[in-house]
Amino acid sequence: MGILEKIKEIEFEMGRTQKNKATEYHLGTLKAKLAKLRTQLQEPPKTGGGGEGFEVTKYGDGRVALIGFPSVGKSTLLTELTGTNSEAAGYEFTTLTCIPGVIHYNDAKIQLLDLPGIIEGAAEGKGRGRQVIAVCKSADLLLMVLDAGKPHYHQEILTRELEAVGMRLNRSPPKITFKKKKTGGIAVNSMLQLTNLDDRTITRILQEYKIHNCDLLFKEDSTIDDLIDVIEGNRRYVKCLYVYNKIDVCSMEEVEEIARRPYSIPISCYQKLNFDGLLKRIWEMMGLVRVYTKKVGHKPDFGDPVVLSDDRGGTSMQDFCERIHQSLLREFQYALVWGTSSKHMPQRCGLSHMMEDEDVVQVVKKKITGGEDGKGRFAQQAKDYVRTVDRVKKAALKT
Ligand SMILES: Nc1nc2c(ncn2[C@@H]2O[C@H](COP(=O)(O)OP(=O)(O)OP(=O)(O)O)[C@@H](O)[C@H]2O)c(=O)[nH]1
Ligand SMILES: [K+]
Ligand SMILES: [Mg+2]
Repeated sequence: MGILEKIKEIEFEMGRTQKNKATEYHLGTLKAKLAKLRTQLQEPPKTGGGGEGFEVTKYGDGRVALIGFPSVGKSTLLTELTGTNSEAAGYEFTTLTCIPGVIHYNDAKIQLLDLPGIIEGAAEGKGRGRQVIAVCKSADLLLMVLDAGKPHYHQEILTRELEAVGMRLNRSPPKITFKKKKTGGIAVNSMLQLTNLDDRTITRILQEYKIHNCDLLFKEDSTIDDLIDVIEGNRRYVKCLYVYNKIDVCSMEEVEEIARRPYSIPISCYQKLNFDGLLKRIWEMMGLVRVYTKKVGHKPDFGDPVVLSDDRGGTSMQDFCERIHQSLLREFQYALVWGTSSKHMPQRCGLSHMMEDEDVVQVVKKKITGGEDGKGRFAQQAKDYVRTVDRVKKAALKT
């Protein structure tokens, strides 16, 4: 039996299993089996060849991907927001590959990716599902484009497809600590009463994964699905904004109703409605942190910020220094910070200081003299020199 048939069989079995305390452990086993099969399905085919991925180099301060059913207006939106032309037309599957563009907003550059339409069954490899999903997993934010004139359940279908390939939209990882061990058996602890999981179910799920030694600590009232997500360990927690396009075909009441839904925004590419609102929401959800640098005795450089984010290496002072140059980290003594992250104007901060959007930073470097500790500038230069000579020698030996 193929993987797909096995999945169908388990889904059927789950469908006819009544949900109650007595069947919980059985449901746990079925869900674990299903999760394992779905993970198997995601593995690249062993035989060579197999559909090629969309290779697009990362660019700018963050990556946003457009995902949606065919002909909802993804390409039209890319063209509107980035000025890069992506062909749009009234027939489905106009776009066949990944088309990158760049949004310039708040002095930051955000890469926007147009993608082929996705269909139900994409998770099982239908259409170009596999490639589209791979790109989505590489994004810092998803824009799920929906046709405002079509039924609301389209959002649910698409969300289910993404869930099936291990993506979790607008959720944070379950608060469960899970450590596999070599010996010692299974130790289960919880910081509160679990109302969705009993010992028998937990044991059955661990058995299904052939885990006989581990520490498990529940820090919240977790579910079967939470436990499986933590064991699988390959889930991607991604932010998603639901963009309802074509509101030019909707009534005012419908538009208001969409605007009230969580993480949802109504727009119209035809009438260029609410692009400002969309860009603002994209910005908020990406959580980008612009840091402006300032040299002693000069005004801050407000033209070209260093843009940090949690998705790209973090937002601490150390992350900021590393982004400028590794050597800055070596020379760093302290930094003066002006902005919402500082208590005083300026505040003297160390490497662990967390930066906030629009902070201004002036790094004060150590005064480096010869130094017997071998950390001085000259000692460093000497080391760098030796390293270069070594590299040249090695290269010469190879040729
Ligand atoms: N009424 C209306 N139609 C729109 C709007 N935006 C796009 N369209 C139309 O919707 C159709 C599909 O647009 P595309 O941009 O090709 O859609 P897509 O999602 O990229 O489609 P595929 O690449 O085939 O998946 C085209 O006929 C567009 O002109 C809008 O705001 N309102
Ligand atoms: K189209
Ligand atoms: Mg398109």
